[in-house]
Amino acid sequence: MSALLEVSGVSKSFDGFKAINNLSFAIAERELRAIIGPNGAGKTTFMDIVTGKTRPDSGEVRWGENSRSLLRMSEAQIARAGIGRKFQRPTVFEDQSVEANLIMALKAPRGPFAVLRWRPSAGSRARVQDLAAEVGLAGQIRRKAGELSHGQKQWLEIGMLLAQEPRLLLVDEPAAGMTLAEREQTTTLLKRLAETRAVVVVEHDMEFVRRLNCKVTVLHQGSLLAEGSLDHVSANPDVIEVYLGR
Ligand SMILES: Nc1ncnc2c1ncn2[C@@H]1O[C@H](COP(=O)(O)OP(=O)(O)OP(=O)(O)O)[C@@H](O)[C@H]1O
Repeated sequence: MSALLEVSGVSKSFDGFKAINNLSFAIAERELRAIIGPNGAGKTTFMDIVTGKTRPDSGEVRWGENSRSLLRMSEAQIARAGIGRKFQRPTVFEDQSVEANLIMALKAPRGPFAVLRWRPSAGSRARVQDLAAEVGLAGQIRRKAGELSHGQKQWLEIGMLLAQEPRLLLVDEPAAGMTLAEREQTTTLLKRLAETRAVVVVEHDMEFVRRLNCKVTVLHQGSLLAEGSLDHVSANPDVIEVYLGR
């Protein structure tokens, strides 16, 4: 199977410090992947490079069936090409309802006049209902986002990203700050989402990663240290030394 995202030989230094060091790996279509690694391993920098926020010094990042280089695209072009990113902290519009947040996130006409004239249609309201249901918020649609629990806000933001129909969703530390029940619901959600798109989850919480039950990539000092099932990488002496055993 050809890769959806292919990172080859990517390096990035900040003031001479190699945050990413000759990193290569690939994500397949509709794959669920966890990325783990100690603090400073380069996980955030990797996501910054894929989304166009940071430009690497060398290497290549290719996307889709035409192996298009993401390095020649702006952040907005990359987002439009189908890569959505969920940051660690939820950034929803707290004063607005769940429904209004989702309506704002829908793919709407983008020209300045088209945006001014655009009103949510019956079709887009139905789509909003579907999105709310998909992230477990069907019963909360009229509530203000600010009244939701931390976990519900995270799901709302995932719903807002889904409105853009991404082919790859990058999710940064979703478990942080969630209750156990919310973490369990989030693993179920991410697994389901990965049935129809690729989902890459950066996470420190090993119980959460175990429940994802997917291939794991371990980063260390900006390079790939190990890859495979969680049991496989957990048994790797290098991984135990730099990460799990500490
Ligand atoms: N803009 C920057 N300027 C200077 N150094 C940076 C910059 N961004 C990242 N770094 C450094 O690059 C290294 C990798 O950082 P990165 O944030 O990618 O790691 P991480 O794996 O996401 O860590 P954490 O688990 O703590 O979030 C760190 O040593 C960090 O200090």
